[in-house]
Amino acid sequence: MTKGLTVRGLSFEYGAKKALDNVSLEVPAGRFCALLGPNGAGKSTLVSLLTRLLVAPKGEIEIAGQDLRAAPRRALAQLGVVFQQPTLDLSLSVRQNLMYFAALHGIARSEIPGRIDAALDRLDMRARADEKAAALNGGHRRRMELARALLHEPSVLLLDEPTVGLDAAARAAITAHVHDLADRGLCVLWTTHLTDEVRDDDALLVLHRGRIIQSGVTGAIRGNQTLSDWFLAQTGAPA
Ligand SMILES: Nc1ncnc2c1ncn2[C@@H]1O[C@H](COP(=O)(O)OP(=O)(O)OP(=O)(O)O)[C@@H](O)[C@H]1O
Repeated sequence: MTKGLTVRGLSFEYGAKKALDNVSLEVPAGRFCALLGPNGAGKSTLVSLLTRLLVAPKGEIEIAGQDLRAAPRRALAQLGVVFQQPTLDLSLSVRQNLMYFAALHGIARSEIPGRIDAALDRLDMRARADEKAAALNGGHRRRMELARALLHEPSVLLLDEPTVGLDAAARAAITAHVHDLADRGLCVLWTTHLTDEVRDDDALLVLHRGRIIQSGVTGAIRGNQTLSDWFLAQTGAPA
């Protein structure tokens, strides 16, 4: 059974507005896939469908081999998500935020401390475990959300423009962390409109006006152009 993410023939409309049109994609385990699209391309709609905040009338989604429509609990149990907007309780400590989430996922009480320490270690955040989330800077808050998304040991990690609002150093750190997670076997889908977050050996999908218009390995498909120039030529949008 695949540990990756598969989408087939996904379409979605808001009333008369077509937001996604027959989108198909495949991201295997151990791959970092950047979904690059300008504003309004349909990235957030796709994220909402993958997380079941919206349900598509047409198309299939499989998360680690589990069909999201037929077996939503099993499918969502394999998905870790970092949403675009922060979703932390700032009055709780880092550890308390993670404990609450672990309990929501039904992780056994005896396992929770070990899982939290392991997740924080992966993100170099263990030393901050007892600080209030409010005391962390934006980059560390994002790292904490990433640690939280990994607590239930998902096979697939979905991040929706996760660097919005971060400074350059924090953006680079979080981008590097997530690449490292993919190198260790996670399937990663990272949505962005920023070309400098994408590496040449990443898988790349370009979403434009609800359709996947390009896919391949970034370095190969951009050719001799910078990714930014290539993307602009594809979509007419500055990166
Ligand atoms: N609730 C809604 N009702 C009607 N149209 C919507 C709604 N949400 C999104 N749309 C439209 O659907 C299209 C895709 O929007 P979506 O938010 O998925 O794009 P996006 O790539 O996430 O953009 P951004 O980078 O600006 O967040 C856009 O044309 C948008 O205007």
